[in-house]
Amino acid sequence: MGSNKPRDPVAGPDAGPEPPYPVRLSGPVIKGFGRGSKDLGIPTANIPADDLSEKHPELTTGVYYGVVALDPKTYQHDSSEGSTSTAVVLPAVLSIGYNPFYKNTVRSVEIHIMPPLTEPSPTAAGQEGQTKFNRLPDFYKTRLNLLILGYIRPEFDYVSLEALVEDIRVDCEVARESLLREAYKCYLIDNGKAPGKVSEDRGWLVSFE
Ligand SMILES: Cc1cc2nc3c(=O)[nH]c(=O)nc-3n(C[C@H](O)[C@H](O)[C@H](O)COP(=O)(O)O)c2cc1C
Ligand SMILES: Nc1ncnc2c1ncn2[C@@H]1O[C@H](COP(=O)(O)OP(=O)(O)O)[C@@H](O)[C@H]1O
Ligand SMILES: [Mg+2]
Repeated sequence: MGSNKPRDPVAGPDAGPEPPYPVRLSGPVIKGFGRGSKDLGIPTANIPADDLSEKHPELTTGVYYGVVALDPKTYQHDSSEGSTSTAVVLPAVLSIGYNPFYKNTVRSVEIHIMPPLTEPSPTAAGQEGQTKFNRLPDFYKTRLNLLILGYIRPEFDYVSLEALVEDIRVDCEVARESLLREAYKCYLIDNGKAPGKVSEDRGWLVSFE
């Protein structure tokens, strides 16, 4: 069951991602079980998990935070102009595992994309019962690149759907606060001053051939 302990406001070292992070994942957005939006009110973009154990044995089941980019050839963000524009990088929180609350038999990778950190958080505390999670126009089949920057917690089973939703709400806040730190913000906002390795990872993130 989900633990009752108070949650830490951030996850991972302040100095920036430590090995094995950042971990690069990529794939087309596929259909899941259709529960994210319908049951939870939390859409999650699912990408294939078939070769995960082979390619990324370091990724244990659990909840992580990171940054994502969607292929601008097939996904047009509000602020992008024309199909040749660079991909927009957005904060994300994700789960890798069997969703113990639903007892899935196959592992899934499910990514919830959050609004830019410059916008107010829709999942901030004090709005329980009326939290509205971020929702974009559907982008099934679009290629998604993801840099996992840190680990938040293991997956749990829950006594109720409400308890699961509340923990995911807190995950969004933990991811947000974690990414607001300088050593992580540079993956989201290109200020031209990021260390070489960060620019390299960011370059990979926004490249779609
Ligand atoms: C940040 C985050 C944390 C999650 N944590 C859990 C968890 O601890 N236990 C669980 O059973 N499912 C967890 N989930 C998965 C949800 O149950 C899942 O997104 C939902 O079943 C939707 O699945 P679908 O994409 O197949 O429709 C989490 C999802 C996200 C985005
Ligand atoms: N903020 C968001 N994060 C992730 N996916 C989103 C978001 N907003 C809309 N979507 C869309 O919703 C879909 C996921 O909804 P979901 O109910 O989890 O369905 P499925 O079970 O097919 O994954 C994504 O594939 C994407 O097209
Ligand atoms: Mg989903």
